[in-house]
Amino acid sequence: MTGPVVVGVGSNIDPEHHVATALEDLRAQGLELEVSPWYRSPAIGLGEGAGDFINLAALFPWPRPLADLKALLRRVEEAHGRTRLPSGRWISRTLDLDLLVARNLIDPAMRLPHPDLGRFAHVAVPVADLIGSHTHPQLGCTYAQLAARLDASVLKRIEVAL
Ligand SMILES: Nc1ncnc2c1ncn2[C@@H]1O[C@H](COP(=O)(O)OP(=O)(O)OP(=O)(O)O)[C@@H](O)[C@H]1O
Ligand SMILES: Nc1nc2c(c(=O)[nH]1)N=C(CO)CN2
Repeated sequence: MTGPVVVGVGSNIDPEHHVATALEDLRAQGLELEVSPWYRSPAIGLGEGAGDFINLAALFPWPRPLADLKALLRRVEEAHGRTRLPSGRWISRTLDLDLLVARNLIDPAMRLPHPDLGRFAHVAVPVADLIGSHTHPQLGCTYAQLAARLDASVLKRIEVAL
């Protein structure tokens, strides 16, 4: 599949470091990233004591199969020491890289467009910053309209000196 993709980036363990270096890692692969603003928000669903997340989204052209991109994202997560529990239980993470949108593709098995776009402002808002005027291929609304339905009051935009 050729075309633009959007990847969500999140971290709640040393998040400034992991998010900044994850973007460097992706750029080092030759990817020309357009990056949304960065947002800080309390961790959802990880219990008391979990650190705040930083979330953002990155848009870039991907000319190869999506399976190759998924594998690349997984490798970068692992290089950042991302751990997963065998139970699949949600835990704090050094780095989460999620493929959220791939052009107009609808593929439920690949979770495209990603269902979290309709659930969480920390996912939908940075995507809307990048492709807000594009139409969600399943829902028929724009990504900006989708983000506007969610409570974004918990998101604090943070200034980054790059
Ligand atoms: N705290 C949470 N509350 C609600 N849903 C959650 C929470 N944490 C994770 N999920 C859901 O579970 C999915 C997978 O969780 P997680 O990100 O921990 O796994 P993963 O190994 O990174 O999987 P993938 O990379 O395929 O998304 C998330 O995309 C989200 O839809
Ligand atoms: N604020 C915020 N909370 C979360 C996030 C995230 O990216 N941001 N990711 C999770 C697991 O995917 C669980 N909770």
